[in-house]
Amino acid sequence: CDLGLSTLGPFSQTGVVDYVIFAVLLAASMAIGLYYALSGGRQRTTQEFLMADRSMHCLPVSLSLIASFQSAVAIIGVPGEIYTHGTQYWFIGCSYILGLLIPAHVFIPVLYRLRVSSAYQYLELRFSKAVRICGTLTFICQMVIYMGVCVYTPAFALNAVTGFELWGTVLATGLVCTLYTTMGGLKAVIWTDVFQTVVMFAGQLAVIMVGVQRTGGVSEVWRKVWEGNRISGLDLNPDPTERHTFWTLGVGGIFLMLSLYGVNQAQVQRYLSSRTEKEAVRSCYMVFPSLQLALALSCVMGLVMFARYCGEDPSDKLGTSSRDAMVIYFVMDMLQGLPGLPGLFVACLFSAALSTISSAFNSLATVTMEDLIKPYFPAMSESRATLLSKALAASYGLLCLAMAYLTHLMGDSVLQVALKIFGMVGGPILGLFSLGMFFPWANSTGAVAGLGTGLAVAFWVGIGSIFTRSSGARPLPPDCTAILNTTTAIHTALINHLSLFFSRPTGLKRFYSLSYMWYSAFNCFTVILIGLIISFLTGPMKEEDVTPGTIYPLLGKLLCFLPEHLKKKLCCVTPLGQTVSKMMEFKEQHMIPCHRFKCSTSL
Ligand SMILES: O=C(O)CCCC[C@@H]1SC[C@@H]2NC(=O)N[C@@H]21
Ligand code: NA
Repeated sequence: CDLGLSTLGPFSQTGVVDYVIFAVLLAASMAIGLYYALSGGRQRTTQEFLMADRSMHCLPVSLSLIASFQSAVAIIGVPGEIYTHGTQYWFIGCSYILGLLIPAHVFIPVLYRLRVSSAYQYLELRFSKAVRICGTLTFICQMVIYMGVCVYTPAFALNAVTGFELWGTVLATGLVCTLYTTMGGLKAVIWTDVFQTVVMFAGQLAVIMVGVQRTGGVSEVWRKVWEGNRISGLDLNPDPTERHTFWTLGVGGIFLMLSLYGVNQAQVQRYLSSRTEKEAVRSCYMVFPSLQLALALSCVMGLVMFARYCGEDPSDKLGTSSRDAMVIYFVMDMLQGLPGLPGLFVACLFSAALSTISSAFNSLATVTMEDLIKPYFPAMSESRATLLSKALAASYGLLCLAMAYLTHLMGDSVLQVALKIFGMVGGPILGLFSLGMFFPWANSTGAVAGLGTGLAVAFWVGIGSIFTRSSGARPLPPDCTAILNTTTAIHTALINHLSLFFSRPTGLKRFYSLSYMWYSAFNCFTVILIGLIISFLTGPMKEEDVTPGTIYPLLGKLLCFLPEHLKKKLCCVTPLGQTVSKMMEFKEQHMIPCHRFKCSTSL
């Protein structure tokens, strides 16, 4: 386990070719943005700028779906997680099955048939304008904070290890991204996502191959990893305060995935930009293999890194105790002296960041336009609306740079910060949509009360957990050589267990120690529970008052084995299929303007 690494000067080991590769990435992204600014409808309408003319094929959409929530945070944070705690995190892959099937067969059909541009228009159709505004503002908060983390992560990590200029990088990334997003709209964002996802996979693959080869081959890596007990078994511990177990990752992770791939505007916009509903469902299915590959690459990278350093803590050489910076240290150590590869990895890091930030910019501009501006300026001309959308994308870009600085102050591992944001903010939004889609009795008062309570509780737990510094994040013993002898191993395990048992938090502290992987599920259920209670207290909605097409007949689907007449009596909710005719007559009765329901034959 040698750590005789020379401290890496600012890219001193790598030649001009690495800068060239990094510059090529930025230039290629700009070129795609420029191409879509000058081709097609030349981004003159919001339908094109924000919805890509609803003409996209499932392949680019699926790669863009992954790129949106696979950023430098995963590429840097996951290897650091595996290095410190073992491969338990890999079980999050089990959550991708239901985490993608439910969006494909529940959220996409409902949202696609309503032909909305913003996911939050659903909330107005189902509840009221007030609920829509609350949903939109919550989403904006979530994405602005998350964007800050995504811009900051690669720049900070590179600066920590290679002395790479920190704020210059943040500025370059933010500006390039703002430019091509503002010029080329969703089409440019989707196609740059495709290009950047390929670069992301290539960079990680290169590091793994060179790393394995330099650490003595696959068998040597496996031996060291096995002896360093980094291969975690199936941990079925039901304790919800245990940070990572099969339950927190495999089940808690489902709710995290639903909040991202089911109701997050960035993803919903991609589903809605597909040419048909079938294409949208297909793109959701196609996400599964690529997401598993992305997860596998980042986990294997962590294992190779462990085999190389055997759990040693080089933070003294690094000058920072952050595991995230260590990943860059490892990469630069592996790739130094191989011209072009450090540049490829830097390009991979920024590709991951750019593809996420551009998706965030574009979705933020969309919801601001569709939910906060258009309803109050219905007479605004297309050209002005598109111009305003571009101005919004640019202003969000600058706001995200400010958020990057805020991340500087957070201190936690970036992966934990990102996952906590999704749990604390994404969870309540998932609860709001679930309340609307699965519970016909829910009304607007209940929805607003539920969301408010959910967010309050989420921040209470989230902030509380920072102060209690829950004991969950206990790193594994670093020993890499063969375990001295079994008695020592058992003795160590026993001490760990007993100390945990005696120090087990009780009452409120236990509440604060809830694993952050349960935040999404916990907050989602809080919103639904409070939402239903308030709805029943203030007079539940009747079936006929609910806008057709906004309810997913959950009961009907679950009881699908029952004979039709029994089902009708039981759940008295019209199956999704018959909703169209009801939508038409509802439109007639309530004289809802035609554009709302796209009442043309296309339905
Ligand atoms: O990479 C990021 O920016 C955020 C960290 C990963 C977010 C979640 S984890 C489960 C799902 N799989 C992904 O690739 N991203 C999301
Ligand atoms: Na990304």
